[in-house]
Amino acid sequence: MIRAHTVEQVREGEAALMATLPGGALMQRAAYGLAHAVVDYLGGAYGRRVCLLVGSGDNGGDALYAGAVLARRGAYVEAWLLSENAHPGGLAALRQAGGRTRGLDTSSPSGSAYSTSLGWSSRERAQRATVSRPFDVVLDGIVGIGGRAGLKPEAVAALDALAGVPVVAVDVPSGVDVDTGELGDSSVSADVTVTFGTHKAALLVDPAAQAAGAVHLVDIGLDPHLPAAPVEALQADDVAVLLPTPDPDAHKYTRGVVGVRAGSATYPGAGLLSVAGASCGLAGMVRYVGDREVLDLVRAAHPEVVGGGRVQAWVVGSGSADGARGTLEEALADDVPLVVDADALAHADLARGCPAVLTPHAGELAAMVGADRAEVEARPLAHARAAAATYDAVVLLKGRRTLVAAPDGRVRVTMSGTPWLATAGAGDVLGGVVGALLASGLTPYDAASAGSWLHGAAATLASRGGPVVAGDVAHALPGLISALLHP
Ligand SMILES: NC(=O)C1=CN([C@@H]2O[C@H](COP(=O)(O)OP(=O)(O)OC[C@H]3O[C@@H](n4cnc5c(N)ncnc54)[C@H](OP(=O)(O)O)[C@@H]3O)[C@@H](O)[C@H]2O)[C@@H](O)CC1
Ligand SMILES: Nc1ncnc2c1ncn2[C@@H]1O[C@H](COP(=O)(O)OP(=O)(O)O)[C@@H](O)[C@H]1O
Ligand SMILES: [K+]
Repeated sequence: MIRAHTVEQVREGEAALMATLPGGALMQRAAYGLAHAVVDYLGGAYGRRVCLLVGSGDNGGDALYAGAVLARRGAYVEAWLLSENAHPGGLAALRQAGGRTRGLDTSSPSGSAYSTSLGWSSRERAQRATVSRPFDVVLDGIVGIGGRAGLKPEAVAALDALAGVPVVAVDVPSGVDVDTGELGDSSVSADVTVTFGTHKAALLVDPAAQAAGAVHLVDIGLDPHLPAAPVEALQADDVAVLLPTPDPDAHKYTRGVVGVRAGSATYPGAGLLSVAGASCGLAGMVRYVGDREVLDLVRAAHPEVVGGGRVQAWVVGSGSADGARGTLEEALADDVPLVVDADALAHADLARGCPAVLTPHAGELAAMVGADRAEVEARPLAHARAAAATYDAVVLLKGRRTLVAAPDGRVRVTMSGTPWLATAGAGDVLGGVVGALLASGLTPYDAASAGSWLHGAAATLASRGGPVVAGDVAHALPGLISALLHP
């Protein structure tokens, strides 16, 4: 499991850990981990050119100490100090190791540290102009978990001057909101983020997760001092533990029956694809209830699928068009867990408080809560949590990093998948998989998060780096599940 803790939780854990250690030990652990990650990234240290962007807090301190390690290993290290209050111990260590520092122009006529675009003195500007070789990497030590969203103008100017140089962010990309994963007006876009002790929501949740690039966690001994994490991401071994497997004396009904009420004469494919997802093999039987013509198509494609009867979970709404409300009401009458998808989401209030998984994409969630799609995409974590609380149901908000939010505020992020999965009908397959897991007895939260992980991993397997159609994703599921159960 990848766990993401809040800034407050990290601060409390850090205080408890620091009480057991000599002063400065944690920052040293962080800095060594960071320096080693940078060496890995660059393929060495000797002769490499490293620029540090250093803010006023301990995040800048980490960058300075790591810079000292790199300088001792033969790198040319130059620290651009964006504040007059850079970490004194870190500064001394860098200078002692032979690193250079450049600061803001505090002697400018206006007296303002930020009186020029970057605030450099004319002597420093002249020196910079003579540096013809670009840097190999920039370490973003502007702000860490103490930062507010957005960057100050001098940080923006420094990043502009370094455009095109790969960025390794220290702990988090500066300028993002650490606990919500939202972006400020400006923020760092990193190739790699080296984070300390635990993940933070901004490293898992979009849009900030996109700005973090590849995330590398450095163990600084914080784990035993951390409580349960409010945001987490299932990994393959977590999903394997959740997967329902048949008991030796199982029969199809003990494994659970999933029913699909999706598709219509206008959209028969939605019914077919929902059934394809539900037929992943995790439930004992699949039933289909819908238009005769769709039923015939379903039976032709999936001869094992049967008609109406008792089920342990329903999948409702995809391609249901005008019939969505009636279909949802019929499913609700059975009083079993259900997946509410697509057209049925407009009537999701009928399912309030039921054991349900609502599966909107950003546009559908926006319509449900009366917001703009762009607003949901800018603040997906907040919107998924708010909708889960409002509907008293699990909300699975689809996207690059799908979020599964429980009414109590817990969130799981789906890290599997590929952009090739952004293809018509993929959501129908997902609804079917989640329905099969609900029917097998998983809670809505586990069914939604494990189903979403399987769906993403199946897409990656089917895609092999190229295009997929929704049916390919469904076909890849049984093989993926076998591989998870027998690694
Ligand atoms: N916790 C741990 O386990 C460990 C933590 N460690 C490290 O410590 C880091 C946290 O350090 P920290 O607390 O000193 O805060 P940090 O983020 O450096 O800066 C905050 C200062 O920046 C300023 N500022 C705020 N927003 C800004 C903005 N948008 N743009 C520009 N400036 C902004 C603001 O000052 P102000 O502007 O208000 O004067 C504020 O005081 C953490 O991320 C990790 O790297 C590791 O060393 C060891 C283990
Ligand atoms: N950029 C992306 N990267 C990875 N997965 C994506 C991306 N965009 C969308 N997806 C996934 O693709 C699926 C699309 O589903 P959906 O929007 O419901 O499509 P449809 O309604 O056509 O079935 C969702 O599972 C979503 O999480
Ligand atoms: K940073």
